[in-house]
Amino acid sequence: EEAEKDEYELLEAIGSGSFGVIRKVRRKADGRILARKEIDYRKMSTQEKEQLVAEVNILKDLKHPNIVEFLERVIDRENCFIYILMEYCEGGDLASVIQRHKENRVPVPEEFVWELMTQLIMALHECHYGVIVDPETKKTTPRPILHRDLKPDNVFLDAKKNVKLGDFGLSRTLNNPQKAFAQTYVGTPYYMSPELISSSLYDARSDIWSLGCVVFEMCALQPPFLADTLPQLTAKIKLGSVRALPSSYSPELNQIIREMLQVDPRRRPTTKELLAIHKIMNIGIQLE
Ligand SMILES: CN(C)CCCNS(=O)(=O)c1cccc(Nc2nc(OCC3CCCCC3)c3[nH]cnc3n2)c1
Repeated sequence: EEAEKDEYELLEAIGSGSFGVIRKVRRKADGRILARKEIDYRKMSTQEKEQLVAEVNILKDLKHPNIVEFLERVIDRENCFIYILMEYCEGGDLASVIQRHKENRVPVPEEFVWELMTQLIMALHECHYGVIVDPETKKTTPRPILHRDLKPDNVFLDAKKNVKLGDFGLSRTLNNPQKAFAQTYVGTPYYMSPELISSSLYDARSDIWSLGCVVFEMCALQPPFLADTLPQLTAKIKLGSVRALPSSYSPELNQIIREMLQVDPRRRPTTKELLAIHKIMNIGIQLE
C-alpha cells in the first residue's frame, strides 16, 4: 500500500507532539480532508519500529464511530517517514472546548456531558471488549486494546459533534517506556495466564479512571486532582477524594463520576456495567 507521494495536497499543520507533526491534507482523488501524522523513523530503534508497525496494524482493525478512523499508512523510504492518514475532526479537541467554556465562564450543559461520556464509553468498550473474527472459521478472538492516554487533548469532535477517541498506543511506541502490563495484545492470547488477563482488565479499568477524570473536568472545568508538585499530585490521586461538581449538575452525574474515580480498580465499573446504566443506555440507543 505504498501510495506515491503526490496523492495528497499538503495543508496547514494542526499541531505537533513528541511523535512529529499532524497536518491537514486534501486527498486529490476525492478532495476529502484528512489528518496526516508524520513520523520520522530515522531515529527509531528496531524495537520501536517493530512496536510502531504492531500498533499501526492494530489501529487498522479498530473501526468504530467514536474512534478516530485510521485510513492508510504510507512509507516514504526516501525521507525515512511514515505517514499515518486518519479522519480529520473539524471540531477540534476537547481540551479546547473546555478551555473556551472556562474563559467564557459558561458551564458545559449536562446533556452534552452525558452524550460525550456515552460515546467515550462506547469507544472504550470497543477497545476493551473488541474481537477479531477469523473470516474463514468465523471464530472470534478477544483483542483487548488499552488506551492508556485518555485525556481531553486526545478526544476530538467531528463536524456533527460526534466524539472521536484520538489515535492511541502510538504514544507508547514513540515516547512512553513500555509499562509492564499496559500491553497491547497482538495475535491470540492462548498462553496468557489468568492474572495477566485480569491485570489487563486492571489496565482497562485505568482507562475508566481516566474517563472519570475527563468527565469531571468537563463539569468542573478543571481536573479532579490538582497540585503544584508531582508528589502532591500522586498523593491526592492515591487518596482519591473528589470534590462535588458545581451544584447545577445532577446527583446521578456526580455518582457515576465517583464510581469511575474509585481508587480500587476492582470497584470501578467496566464499560459493560456502565453501558447498562439506564441513562447511558437510553442515550446510547438514541445515538445508534
Ligand atoms: C493541543 N490543542 C489544545 C491545540 C492543538 C491544535 N488544536 S486541536 O484542538 O487539536 C484541533 C483543531 C482543529 C482540528 C483538529 N482536528 C484533528 N486533530 C488531530 O490531532 C491534533 C493533534 C494531536 C496531538 C497534539 C497536537 C494536535 C487529529 N488526529 C486525527 N484526526 C485529527 N483531527 C484538532
